[in-house]
Amino acid sequence: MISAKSIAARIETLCREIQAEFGGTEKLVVVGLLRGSFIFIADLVRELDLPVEVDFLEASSYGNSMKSSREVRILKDLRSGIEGRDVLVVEDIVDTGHTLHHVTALLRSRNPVRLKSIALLDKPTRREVDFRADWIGFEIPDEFVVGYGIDYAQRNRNLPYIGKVRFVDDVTAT
Ligand SMILES: O=P(O)(O)OC[C@H]1O[C@H](OP(=O)(O)OP(=O)(O)O)[C@H](O)[C@@H]1O
Ligand SMILES: Nc1nc2[nH]cnc2c(=O)[nH]1
Repeated sequence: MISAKSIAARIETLCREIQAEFGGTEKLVVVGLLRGSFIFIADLVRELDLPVEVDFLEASSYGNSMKSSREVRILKDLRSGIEGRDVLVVEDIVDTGHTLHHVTALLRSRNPVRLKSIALLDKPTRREVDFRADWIGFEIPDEFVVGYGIDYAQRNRNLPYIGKVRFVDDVTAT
């Protein structure tokens, strides 16, 4: 669906925009939501020409299922406090919106100075709660996708591109 080359080009553009927003910040806290964002955040911070601190939070609402439980559980919290800091939350995909809606509300309650969010992929037609990330890499149709960090039942995270799952006898990404 989206090639590795297109992803890299889009990240360059997004990073120029993020730099324009956060230029002058002492140290931006870039928060990756595990596990799906691990490749995106790695590419993003290497392209960002800003002082950054990297932290991770693990949230889960899907488990191994294809359906959101709508109940977002925090499985691993941040190492550092974010009060008085500039924070960028990095997510792989916004689908129903429950995950980022819940996580940004939680982080906002910790009183950061600025809290922004970025998602590589957005499926706006699937939204169940009103949420929009500040930056979006690509809007995609309602397809179940894998690759570039995103899994189906813990498989296919290591594909360098985004593929849609073809449901035949076996799980195969195209
Ligand atoms: O907008 P939503 O409907 O909430 O869906 C988006 C979330 O779903 C996936 O997480 P998952 O729970 O599968 O965990 P993972 O990141 O560890 O794969 C994905 O990585 C997002 O975090
Ligand atoms: N793997 C995967 N996880 C998701 N979580 C929410 N939407 C998706 C999707 O399209 N693919």
